[in-house]
Amino acid sequence: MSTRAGFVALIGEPNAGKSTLLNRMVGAKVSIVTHKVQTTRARIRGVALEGEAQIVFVDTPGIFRPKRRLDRAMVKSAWGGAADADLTVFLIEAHRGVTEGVDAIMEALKDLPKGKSIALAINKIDKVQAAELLALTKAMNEAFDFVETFLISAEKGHGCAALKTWIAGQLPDSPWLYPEDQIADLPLRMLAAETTREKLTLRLHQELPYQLTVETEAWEERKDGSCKIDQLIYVMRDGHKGIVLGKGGETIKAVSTQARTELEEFLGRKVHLFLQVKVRPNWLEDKERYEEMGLDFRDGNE
Ligand SMILES: Nc1nc2c(ncn2[C@@H]2O[C@H](COP(=O)(O)OP(=O)(O)OP(=O)(O)O)[C@@H](O)[C@H]2O)c(=O)[nH]1
Repeated sequence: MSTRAGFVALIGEPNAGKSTLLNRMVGAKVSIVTHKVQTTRARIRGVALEGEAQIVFVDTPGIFRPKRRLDRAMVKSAWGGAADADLTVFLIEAHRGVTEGVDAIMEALKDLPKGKSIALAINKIDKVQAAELLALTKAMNEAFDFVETFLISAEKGHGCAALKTWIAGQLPDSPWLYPEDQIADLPLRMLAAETTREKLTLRLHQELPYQLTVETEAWEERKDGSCKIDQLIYVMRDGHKGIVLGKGGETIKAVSTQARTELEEFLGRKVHLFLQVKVRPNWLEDKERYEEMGLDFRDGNE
């Protein structure tokens, strides 16, 4: 049997139940909600497996504030996640119905490239009567051309399995995007890499080689409750290596301390962080690396 894989953007107003649904579908320990470090367009929030399909859920951060008119330009850039995704699932709350925020999101959805599949998931159905649900389904589908509508309760589990199976069936034939042994902590690995990159940026300012990438190579949970994180900082030239290391290694030491402190705060436990700088001249041509960072490969060639 051939494998499938793809990116799914889960969108909705704050409190719609995105994290709850994600935890149910991913069934793993992590569904990170932090918008503190925003260096990528789409943050990976979790990876779910369904049969032969690998579903990679991405976030479109910080765009849906209730009771606020959506600023077009901001929406455009922030929508990267949904525009690049193979599929978008729009989550709304059954008992709140068509709110101002829901309306605004539907307007923004209309700006997505044509041919994008967008499904509707009406969540928290445990809070309403059937008649109300029918009316809402009808109103939403009149307002927008959803490919499918699901009635779910992320908290109680109703309809979630059907939604997951359907999503898996929509994804293109493709090899899996991430190795199976990394799936559970992928969002954490990426967050850790972004944290280090952020500290490098703060420390180096304009000196920072813009073709620089940080990857978390290994993540080890230790028996004493701490975790050991190994990261590689890739630069394109030998000269860049010197900049990142700093005189006597002082830059990398400072960056490492700052990143470790922040990660310890976030994770609530002790972290051992090991950074290594490597030269990889061709990484700009490496499409996969781009995608791991949540970037579109074409961005690098502009
Ligand atoms: N009754 C009911 N409550 C739900 C359901 N799904 C989620 N909730 C509750 O709704 C609240 C918000 O859920 P979250 O999953 O945190 O929502 P979110 O969309 O991730 O919110 P943000 O992180 O703010 O974007 C929580 O208190 C959940 O327990 C549901 O199906 N039924």
